Amino acid sequence: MRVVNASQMKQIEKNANDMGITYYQMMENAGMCVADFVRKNIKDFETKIILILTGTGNNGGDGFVAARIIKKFGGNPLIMMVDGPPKTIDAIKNFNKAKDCGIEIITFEKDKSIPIIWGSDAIIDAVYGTGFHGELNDNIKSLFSAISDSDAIKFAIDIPSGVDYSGEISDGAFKADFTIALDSLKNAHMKENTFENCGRVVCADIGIPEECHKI
Ligand SMILES: NC(=O)C1=CN([C@@H]2O[C@H](COP(=O)(O)OP(=O)(O)OC[C@H]3O[C@@H](n4cnc5c(N)ncnc54)[C@H](O)[C@@H]3O)[C@@H](O)[C@H]2O)[C@@H](O)CC1
Ligand SMILES: [K+]
Repeated sequence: MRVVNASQMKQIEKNANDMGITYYQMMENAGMCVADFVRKNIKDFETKIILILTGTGNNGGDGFVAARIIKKFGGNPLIMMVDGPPKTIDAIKNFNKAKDCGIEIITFEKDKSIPIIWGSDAIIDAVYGTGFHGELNDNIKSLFSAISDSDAIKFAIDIPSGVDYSGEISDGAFKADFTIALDSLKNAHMKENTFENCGRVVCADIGIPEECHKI
């Protein structure tokens, strides 16, 4: 199994982009892999409410794609933006596509949003990925704390939010049952102390050709 650090992953993605597999296409592939994994790991998928938590970066972009494809598969996605609207070009494009296909998109509001957590059968964490560093803010910590107490099955895209690339865990980090690592495992997935946050880690092929990994 391939394990990479932050700068190696950036280089791999750049190599793919230079070969014509655009960052936008990689995001589409990532969202597809997540939607497919979620569909296969939820019993009676079509009857379940799947809450997708999105952040402002490309991890959130993966979440917007996953929501759209979950809907295409016949599922019931609901998007909650927990850190404001998307800021990167590709995430904005996918936010618009999710909106255009009729998915409800709401904004996290402390206290008001907690009943939505209790009503969700599955939760996908697309708040922060490899771009996270530092500490989680108190609102997000309280959200993740409520999620930890819920019975929903929990998925994290790439890295659980609040765990940084190297495996440093900030207070209140997301605790997933499954983490869908994109393309390669990162150092964080290999650390014993992140097990409680990552749960079972699977690695998704997001269409990056083998030769792009020669760095
Ligand atoms: N670059 C690429 O080619 C691809 C990236 N992908 C996804 O993109 C992710 C990385 O995306 P980004 O680099 O946009 O980063 P993220 O989406 O992980 O997060 C970046 C955002 O989080 C904010 N942030 C970081 N630490 C914070 C803190 N402590 N408190 C509050 N806000 C904080 C940053 O200011 C920034 O707005 C990957 O994990 C993966 O999920 C995939 O779409 C596949 C392709
Ligand atoms: K995440």
